[in-house]
Amino acid sequence: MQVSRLDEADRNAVLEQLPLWSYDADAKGIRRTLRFADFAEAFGFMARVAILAEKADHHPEWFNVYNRVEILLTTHDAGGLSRRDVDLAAAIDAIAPTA
Ligand SMILES: C[C@H](O)[C@H](O)[C@H]1CNC2=NC(N)=NC(=O)C2=N1
Repeated sequence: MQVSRLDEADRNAVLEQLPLWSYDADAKGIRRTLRFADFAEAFGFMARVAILAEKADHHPEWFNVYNRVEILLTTHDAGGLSRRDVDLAAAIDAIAPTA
């Protein structure tokens, strides 16, 4: 699916709706770090995100150590942040435990 990169104005507008995510200019994407009670909780969350990602055909770059999950969302096909990242971020927020 063709998807375009958000320009700076759209990106700033979108980030206001995603206060738990921050823009990483070097990675050209948005990041969020989550902490859980333990590894089982963290990995269970990752499994739920994996199902969302497969359905959306849009996949996170992520890193897990024990109870910590670091997520980077960027759109490789667009060379930066796109609406697909924003949609996946919102879907992740919706299933994440409240901070
Ligand atoms: C062919 C397939 O649809 C594409 O490669 C999808 C898969 N998942 C993807 N995930 C991410 N994060 N960016 C993409 O550009 C992307 N493209």
